[in-house]
Amino acid sequence: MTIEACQVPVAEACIEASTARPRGYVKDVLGTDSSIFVIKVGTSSLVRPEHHTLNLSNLARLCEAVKELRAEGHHVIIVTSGAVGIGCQHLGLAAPERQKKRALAAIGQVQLIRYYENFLGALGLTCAQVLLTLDNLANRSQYLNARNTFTELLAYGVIPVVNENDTVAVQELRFGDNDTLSAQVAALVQADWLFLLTDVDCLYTANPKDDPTATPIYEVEDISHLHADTSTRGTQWGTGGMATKLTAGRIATAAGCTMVICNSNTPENIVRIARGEPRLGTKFFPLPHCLKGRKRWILSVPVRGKLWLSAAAVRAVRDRRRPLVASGVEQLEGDFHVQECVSLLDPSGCEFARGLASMAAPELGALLGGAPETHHHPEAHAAGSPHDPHEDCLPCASLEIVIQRGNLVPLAASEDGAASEEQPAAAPAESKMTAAPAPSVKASASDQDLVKAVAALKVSAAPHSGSSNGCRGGGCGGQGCCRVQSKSATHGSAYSSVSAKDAALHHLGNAVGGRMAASATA
Ligand SMILES: N[C@@H](CCC(=O)OP(=O)(O)O)C(=O)O
Repeated sequence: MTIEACQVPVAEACIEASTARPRGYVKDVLGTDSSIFVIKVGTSSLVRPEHHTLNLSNLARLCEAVKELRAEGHHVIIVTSGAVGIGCQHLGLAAPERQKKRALAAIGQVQLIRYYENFLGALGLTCAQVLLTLDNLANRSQYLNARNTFTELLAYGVIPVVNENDTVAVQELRFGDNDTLSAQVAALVQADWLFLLTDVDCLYTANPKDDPTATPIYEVEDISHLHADTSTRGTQWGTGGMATKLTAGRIATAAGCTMVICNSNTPENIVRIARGEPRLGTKFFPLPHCLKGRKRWILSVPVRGKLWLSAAAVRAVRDRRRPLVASGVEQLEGDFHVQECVSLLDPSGCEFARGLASMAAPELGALLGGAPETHHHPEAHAAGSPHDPHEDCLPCASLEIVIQRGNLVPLAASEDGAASEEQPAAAPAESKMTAAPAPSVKASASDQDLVKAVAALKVSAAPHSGSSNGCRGGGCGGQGCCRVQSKSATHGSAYSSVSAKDAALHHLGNAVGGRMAASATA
């Protein structure tokens, strides 16, 4: 893994290079090559913790930034938290009661949207309220309805203001955090940019409030190699943290979107970052492939289980885009049914793909518990597929297909960095301020959150010249680049004042039931 924290000079007044991607359904309907921005603002950025009052200046400057983007012809969707916090503020409560968050959200949402309406309205912009629950996007026809509605709103020049529909969402069908929701929305509309505004400047190697050696990370080419745990809880107001931001990053970058974490106190930086100015936040580059419609939708399906694969199976699935057969599964977790989404993890626990299961958990568990037997991965013998027979010789219980190729969605580039079969880069769009070009990176995936990510990092200041795996945004030209490399054994601390929550990856794992383990080699 290489994550760059580049000490690069500020880019000359440049508009970032246009992306070489198909513009997607929404832009096709809109008939535009302008960029689509999704901007997420968290509770900690909207509600002042000391007084529990609204942070009017942040909100006002956010709306001004939106105005600037609209003036340049770009489309903007805001994903906002704050309903619960503002509900408490409205009732004069010091803190939300856990059982009453739904009611508080109902009270606060009215106030929240009123503020947006006032601030955006004062700038001549119209906003629309969109409240979503997880099942709205998990259901394909509702997903397409939602996409059509967003498209129509953007065609009107309106600013959709999105929040989770906290009032009706039941626990199993919640996004649980707006970081994930914003990434889902970005994937839905095929946004070029997803900005997560929060109360820190960027991603750090450690919590800058606790650790004076904490170093900012400005560019992340391979989010999939970040390792983190979920041990730190979120605040009483919001539910997100850096952990959920990394989850969002995996979804957004897999969907071809550039994601940025930056400070909500300076929303005017959104425009500067999109123009290519470096070191104003952490930029996560999109994966080189571009998912087609149905596979893009699979990113919105709640994850109901996890499958740990053997190294050989990871290579077959990730690098050669083979279907997953039972022989490659070493362990499973969760009580998923047929056609439910499962997360695929490599032997180190990194999530590198998701897919819709062709068999239910009990059925797969029974197969994995079968007699050990050694035989070849069937895909290794596919006509014309070069393979190392040793690599493909898997101890397995079954060759039955667990996930069809068409139901597999990569969250990482293949080891050789090549774009997948999903959809190659197309002709560049001639647009201003479009997303950064897809990087050529090596990546696998992870389903971890931030604390382990920090633990997995080692910082070494070293001169470094820009390369395909090096600095982006102009390159450091050997002027000194703080390179962050993988380190597996040590432990670090959370690096965000927005604490990570233990239930950060709601849709990735929290809905998963009791652990069911079986070894193909046992
Ligand atoms: N939907 C909830 C916020 C959930 C949430 O993710 O909050 P945050 O961690 O502040 O982004 C609300 O409006 O209060």
